[in-house]
Amino acid sequence: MTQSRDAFEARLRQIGAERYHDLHPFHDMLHGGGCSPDQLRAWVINRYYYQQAIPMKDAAFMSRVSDPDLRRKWRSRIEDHDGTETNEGGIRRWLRLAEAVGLDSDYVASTEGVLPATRFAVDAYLRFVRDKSLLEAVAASLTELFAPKIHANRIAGLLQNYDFADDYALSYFRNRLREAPKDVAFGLEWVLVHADTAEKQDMAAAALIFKTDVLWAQLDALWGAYVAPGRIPPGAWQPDTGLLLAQKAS
Ligand SMILES: O=C(O)c1cc(C(=O)O)c2c(n1)C(=O)C(=O)c1cc(C(=O)O)[nH]c1-2
Repeated sequence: MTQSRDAFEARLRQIGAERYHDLHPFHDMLHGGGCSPDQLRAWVINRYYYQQAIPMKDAAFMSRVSDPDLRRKWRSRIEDHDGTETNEGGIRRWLRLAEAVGLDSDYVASTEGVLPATRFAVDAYLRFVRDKSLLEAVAASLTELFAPKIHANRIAGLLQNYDFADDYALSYFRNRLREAPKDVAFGLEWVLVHADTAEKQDMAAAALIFKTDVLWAQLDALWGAYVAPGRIPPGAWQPDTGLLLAQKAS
């Protein structure tokens, strides 16, 4: 049976409450000050792979949209990450964070050393958006409903617990707090309107679950390689590599 708008929205929010990656133990460790400098670096390197894929994902989405109004609404997402004449954009801000934790930003941008499972998970998100229905693609982006809370916790936790953290290094997250609400308000409304049968509601919910898995799998990979048991896969980043020159000398 088709759920009412409110019941369907509550179902989507429940998926976040049960499965969003804010529940992953890596985030407790990161925000609580428990990460070593190398664990911070591993997170920044791997998470960059997600960041750089987001605008490609959004471009893949837009390439399939025939409605100019929907494309106009969507395209600011690409600008938020890639930047404009007046806004340096999220990818550059992420590289600022990389330098603040002692990494060479060219190394991070090369995406060498990204964990295989991170690559597989992120690439799967790109393929999902390329191949599935527009409804599933928009629904998958709705994990961002749950992101402002984790970004606010991250800003507070990093500022409190790590010497490297300051407003400059963390500007990525502050900007997302400003940018994400307009995206999710639009995306949520679009999904609530377009998921107008029980079957489409099920497809949208499954897409959101898929996306929570994409995020969770990345943190599991990070944990296995750099926390416990600490088994770094062949070819993945090794501590003491990819560092800023100043960092190497000190
Ligand atoms: O730090 C986070 O936990 C987090 C999560 C997510 C997310 O839920 O997918 C995004 C972001 N950050 C983010 O910064 C971002 O730009 C973003 C775009 C998207 C998307 O699927 O279109 N998710 C996310």
